[in-house]
Amino acid sequence: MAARTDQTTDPRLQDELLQARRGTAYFARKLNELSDAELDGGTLLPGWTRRHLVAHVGYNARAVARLIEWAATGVETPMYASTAARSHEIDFGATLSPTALRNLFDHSAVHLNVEWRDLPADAWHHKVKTAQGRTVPAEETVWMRTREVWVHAVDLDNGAAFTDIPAPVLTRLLKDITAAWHTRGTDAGLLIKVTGTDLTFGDTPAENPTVITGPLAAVAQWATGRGTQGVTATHAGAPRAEVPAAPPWI
Ligand SMILES: O=C(O)/C=C/C(=O)CC(=O)C(=O)O
Repeated sequence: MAARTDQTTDPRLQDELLQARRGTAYFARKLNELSDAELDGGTLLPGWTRRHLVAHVGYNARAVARLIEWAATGVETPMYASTAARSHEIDFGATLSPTALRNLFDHSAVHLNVEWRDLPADAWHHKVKTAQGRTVPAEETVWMRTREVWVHAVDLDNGAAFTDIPAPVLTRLLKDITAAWHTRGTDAGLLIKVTGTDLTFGDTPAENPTVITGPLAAVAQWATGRGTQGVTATHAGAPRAEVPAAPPWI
Protein backbone atom coordinates (compact mmCIF):
# COMPACT_ATOMS: atom_id res chain seq x y z
CA MET A 1 0.00 0.00 0.00
CA ALA A 2 1.26 3.52 -0.80
CA ALA A 3 2.66 5.55 2.07
CA ARG A 4 0.66 8.57 3.24
CA THR A 5 3.63 10.67 4.29
CA ASP A 6 6.97 11.39 2.67
CA GLN A 7 9.39 8.49 2.91
CA THR A 8 12.36 10.81 3.22
CA THR A 9 13.24 11.95 6.71
CA ASP A 10 15.99 14.30 5.50
CA PRO A 11 15.02 17.73 6.95
CA ARG A 12 16.68 19.64 4.09
CA LEU A 13 14.76 17.65 1.48
CA GLN A 14 11.52 17.97 3.46
CA ASP A 15 12.04 21.73 3.50
CA GLU A 16 12.65 21.75 -0.26
CA LEU A 17 9.50 19.66 -0.83
CA LEU A 18 7.57 22.25 1.17
CA GLN A 19 8.82 25.07 -1.11
CA ALA A 20 7.78 23.05 -4.19
CA ARG A 21 4.33 22.36 -2.72
CA ARG A 22 3.89 26.00 -1.72
CA GLY A 23 4.89 27.07 -5.22
CA THR A 24 2.40 24.64 -6.73
CA ALA A 25 -0.35 26.02 -4.48
CA TYR A 26 0.66 29.56 -5.46
CA PHE A 27 0.54 28.75 -9.20
CA ALA A 28 -2.86 27.07 -8.64
CA ARG A 29 -4.17 30.20 -6.90
CA LYS A 30 -3.09 32.50 -9.73
CA LEU A 31 -4.53 30.07 -12.31
CA ASN A 32 -7.84 29.93 -10.44
CA GLU A 33 -8.04 33.72 -10.48
CA LEU A 34 -8.13 33.63 -14.28
CA SER A 35 -11.43 33.22 -16.13
CA ASP A 36 -11.59 30.69 -18.95
CA ALA A 37 -11.52 33.54 -21.50
CA GLU A 38 -8.42 35.02 -19.85
CA LEU A 39 -6.52 31.79 -20.57
CA ASP A 40 -6.33 33.06 -24.17
CA GLY A 41 -4.29 36.07 -22.99
CA GLY A 42 -0.55 36.56 -23.26
CA THR A 43 2.20 35.76 -20.76
CA LEU A 44 5.62 37.19 -19.99
CA LEU A 45 7.06 34.53 -22.31
CA PRO A 46 7.25 35.64 -25.96
CA GLY A 47 4.94 33.63 -28.21
CA TRP A 48 3.19 31.78 -25.40
CA THR A 49 -0.42 32.33 -24.32
CA ARG A 50 -1.53 31.36 -20.83
CA ARG A 51 -2.82 28.15 -22.42
CA HIS A 52 0.70 27.24 -23.51
CA LEU A 53 2.08 28.09 -20.09
CA VAL A 54 -0.51 26.05 -18.15
CA ALA A 55 0.01 23.13 -20.52
CA HIS A 56 3.79 23.37 -20.03
CA VAL A 57 3.53 23.45 -16.24
CA GLY A 58 1.20 20.42 -16.34
CA TYR A 59 3.42 18.43 -18.70
CA ASN A 60 6.47 19.46 -16.69
CA ALA A 61 4.96 17.77 -13.62
CA ARG A 62 4.43 14.61 -15.67
CA ALA A 63 8.01 14.83 -17.00
CA VAL A 64 9.45 15.27 -13.51
CA ALA A 65 7.27 12.37 -12.28
CA ARG A 66 8.87 10.21 -14.99
CA LEU A 67 12.29 10.98 -13.46
CA ILE A 68 11.01 9.86 -10.05
CA GLU A 69 9.67 6.63 -11.57
CA TRP A 70 13.15 6.17 -13.08
CA ALA A 71 14.77 6.69 -9.66
CA ALA A 72 12.32 4.26 -8.05
CA THR A 73 12.54 1.46 -10.61
CA GLY A 74 15.91 1.90 -12.32
CA VAL A 75 14.08 1.80 -15.66
CA GLU A 76 15.22 4.75 -17.76
CA THR A 77 12.23 7.04 -18.37
CA PRO A 78 13.30 10.41 -19.81
CA MET A 79 11.38 13.62 -19.17
CA TYR A 80 10.51 13.96 -22.85
CA ALA A 81 11.06 11.73 -25.91
CA SER A 82 12.77 14.71 -27.61
CA THR A 83 12.80 18.51 -27.64
CA ALA A 84 10.44 18.41 -30.61
CA ALA A 85 8.06 16.08 -28.75
CA ARG A 86 8.10 18.48 -25.76
CA SER A 87 7.20 21.46 -28.00
CA HIS A 88 4.54 19.49 -29.86
CA GLU A 89 2.96 18.40 -26.56
CA ILE A 90 2.79 22.00 -25.32
CA ASP A 91 1.25 23.19 -28.60
CA PHE A 92 -1.30 20.40 -28.37
CA GLY A 93 -2.02 21.17 -24.71
CA ALA A 94 -2.70 24.80 -25.59
CA THR A 95 -5.66 23.64 -27.72
CA LEU A 96 -7.38 21.81 -24.84
CA SER A 97 -10.62 23.15 -23.38
CA PRO A 98 -10.21 25.35 -20.28
CA THR A 99 -11.61 22.54 -18.10
CA ALA A 100 -9.19 19.99 -19.57
CA LEU A 101 -6.27 22.40 -19.13
CA ARG A 102 -7.15 23.03 -15.50
CA ASN A 103 -7.53 19.26 -14.95
CA LEU A 104 -4.13 18.69 -16.58
CA PHE A 105 -2.51 21.08 -14.12
CA ASP A 106 -4.35 19.66 -11.08
CA HIS A 107 -3.96 15.97 -11.87
CA SER A 108 -0.31 16.18 -12.92
CA ALA A 109 0.55 18.09 -9.75
CA VAL A 110 -1.14 15.43 -7.60
CA HIS A 111 0.59 12.65 -9.56
CA LEU A 112 4.02 14.21 -9.03
CA ASN A 113 3.32 14.77 -5.37
CA VAL A 114 2.41 11.10 -4.91
CA GLU A 115 5.58 10.01 -6.73
CA TRP A 116 7.68 12.20 -4.43
CA ARG A 117 5.80 11.07 -1.34
CA ASP A 118 6.24 7.37 -2.08
CA LEU A 119 9.87 7.45 -3.23
CA PRO A 120 11.87 5.36 -0.76
CA ALA A 121 14.38 7.41 1.25
CA ASP A 122 17.46 5.78 -0.35
CA ALA A 123 16.13 6.23 -3.91
CA TRP A 124 16.36 10.05 -3.64
CA HIS A 125 20.10 9.60 -4.29
CA HIS A 126 19.57 7.56 -7.46
CA LYS A 127 20.82 9.29 -10.59
CA VAL A 128 18.52 10.43 -13.41
CA LYS A 129 19.09 12.56 -16.51
CA THR A 130 17.20 15.82 -17.09
CA ALA A 131 15.93 17.13 -20.42
CA GLN A 132 19.00 19.38 -20.53
CA GLY A 133 21.26 16.32 -20.28
CA ARG A 134 22.32 16.88 -16.68
CA THR A 135 22.85 13.75 -14.59
CA VAL A 136 21.52 14.58 -11.13
CA PRO A 137 20.26 12.78 -8.01
CA ALA A 138 16.46 12.44 -7.90
CA GLU A 139 16.35 15.05 -5.13
CA GLU A 140 17.29 17.71 -7.70
CA THR A 141 13.83 17.25 -9.26
CA VAL A 142 12.33 19.06 -6.29
CA TRP A 143 14.31 22.20 -7.09
CA MET A 144 13.59 21.83 -10.83
CA ARG A 145 9.86 21.84 -10.10
CA THR A 146 10.12 24.60 -7.49
CA ARG A 147 11.76 26.89 -10.04
CA GLU A 148 9.09 26.11 -12.64
CA VAL A 149 6.03 26.77 -10.49
CA TRP A 150 7.20 29.95 -8.75
CA VAL A 151 8.65 31.66 -11.82
CA HIS A 152 5.86 30.58 -14.18
CA ALA A 153 3.25 31.87 -11.72
CA VAL A 154 4.75 35.31 -12.37
CA ASP A 155 4.73 34.57 -16.11
CA LEU A 156 0.94 34.12 -16.00
CA ASP A 157 0.97 37.94 -15.80
CA ASN A 158 -2.08 38.32 -13.58
CA GLY A 159 -0.53 39.81 -10.49
CA ALA A 160 2.06 37.36 -9.20
CA ALA A 161 5.39 39.04 -8.45
CA PHE A 162 8.93 38.05 -7.64
CA THR A 163 8.40 39.70 -4.23
CA ASP A 164 5.94 36.84 -3.49
CA ILE A 165 8.65 34.21 -4.01
CA PRO A 166 10.37 33.05 -0.78
CA ALA A 167 13.89 34.43 -0.28
CA PRO A 168 15.58 30.97 -0.22
CA VAL A 169 14.02 30.20 -3.62
CA LEU A 170 15.17 33.54 -5.06
CA THR A 171 18.68 33.04 -3.69
CA ARG A 172 18.98 29.55 -5.18
CA LEU A 173 17.58 30.84 -8.46
CA LEU A 174 20.30 33.51 -8.59
CA LYS A 175 22.96 30.90 -7.79
CA ASP A 176 21.63 28.66 -10.58
CA ILE A 177 21.46 31.42 -13.15
CA THR A 178 24.87 32.90 -12.40
CA ALA A 179 26.41 29.40 -12.40
CA ALA A 180 24.92 28.82 -15.88
CA TRP A 181 26.37 32.15 -17.05
CA HIS A 182 29.74 31.24 -15.57
CA THR A 183 29.77 27.86 -17.35
CA ARG A 184 29.16 29.65 -20.66
CA GLY A 185 31.50 32.55 -19.87
CA THR A 186 28.70 35.08 -20.35
CA ASP A 187 29.09 36.63 -16.90
CA ALA A 188 32.40 38.33 -17.77
CA GLY A 189 32.53 41.82 -16.23
CA LEU A 190 29.12 41.49 -14.57
CA LEU A 191 28.78 41.66 -10.79
CA ILE A 192 25.45 41.35 -8.98
CA LYS A 193 24.98 42.74 -5.48
CA VAL A 194 21.82 42.27 -3.43
CA THR A 195 21.11 45.35 -1.34
CA GLY A 196 20.75 44.90 2.41
CA THR A 197 22.66 41.58 2.30
CA ASP A 198 26.18 40.37 1.66
CA LEU A 199 24.99 38.30 -1.31
CA THR A 200 27.21 38.82 -4.36
CA PHE A 201 27.03 36.81 -7.58
CA GLY A 202 28.65 36.81 -11.00
CA ASP A 203 32.15 37.83 -12.01
CA THR A 204 33.46 38.53 -8.48
CA PRO A 205 37.16 38.66 -9.54
CA ALA A 206 36.50 41.28 -12.27
CA GLU A 207 38.57 44.43 -11.76
CA ASN A 208 36.19 46.97 -13.26
CA PRO A 209 32.80 45.27 -13.50
CA THR A 210 29.37 46.58 -14.34
CA VAL A 211 27.58 46.28 -11.01
CA ILE A 212 23.89 45.40 -10.94
CA THR A 213 22.32 46.29 -7.61
CA GLY A 214 18.85 45.94 -6.14
CA PRO A 215 16.67 44.07 -3.66
CA LEU A 216 16.74 40.26 -3.94
CA ALA A 217 13.40 39.98 -5.80
CA ALA A 218 14.29 42.73 -8.29
CA VAL A 219 17.73 41.30 -9.00
CA ALA A 220 16.28 37.80 -9.48
CA GLN A 221 13.62 39.18 -11.81
CA TRP A 222 16.31 40.95 -13.87
CA ALA A 223 18.53 37.83 -13.94
CA THR A 224 15.68 35.71 -15.32
CA GLY A 225 15.23 38.23 -18.15
CA ARG A 226 11.91 39.53 -16.85
CA GLY A 227 12.54 43.26 -16.57
CA THR A 228 14.79 45.85 -14.97
CA GLN A 229 12.39 47.36 -12.44
CA GLY A 230 14.08 48.07 -9.12
CA VAL A 231 17.65 47.45 -10.27
CA THR A 232 20.39 49.93 -11.05
CA ALA A 233 23.63 49.52 -12.95
CA THR A 234 26.92 51.29 -12.27
CA HIS A 235 30.23 51.12 -14.04
CA ALA A 236 33.46 52.46 -12.55
CA GLY A 237 31.31 53.90 -9.77
CA ALA A 238 29.12 55.95 -12.15
CA PRO A 239 25.46 55.15 -12.82
CA ARG A 240 24.73 53.74 -16.26
CA ALA A 241 21.79 55.29 -18.08
CA GLU A 242 20.42 51.88 -19.01
CA VAL A 243 20.50 48.60 -17.13
CA PRO A 244 21.97 46.00 -19.51
CA ALA A 245 19.87 42.96 -20.36
CA ALA A 246 20.83 39.87 -18.37
CA PRO A 247 22.65 37.19 -20.38
CA PRO A 248 20.34 34.37 -21.54
CA TRP A 249 19.84 31.76 -18.84
CA ILE A 250 18.16 28.71 -20.40
O1 LIG B 1 17.26 21.61 -14.91
C1 LIG B 1 17.37 20.87 -15.91
O2 LIG B 1 18.42 20.28 -16.18
C2 LIG B 1 16.22 20.67 -16.81
C3 LIG B 1 15.05 21.32 -16.64
C4 LIG B 1 13.94 21.12 -17.54
O3 LIG B 1 14.02 20.39 -18.50
C5 LIG B 1 12.67 21.82 -17.23
C6 LIG B 1 11.95 22.17 -18.46
O4 LIG B 1 12.31 23.08 -19.14
C7 LIG B 1 10.80 21.39 -18.90
O5 LIG B 1 10.13 20.70 -18.16
O6 LIG B 1 10.53 21.46 -20.06
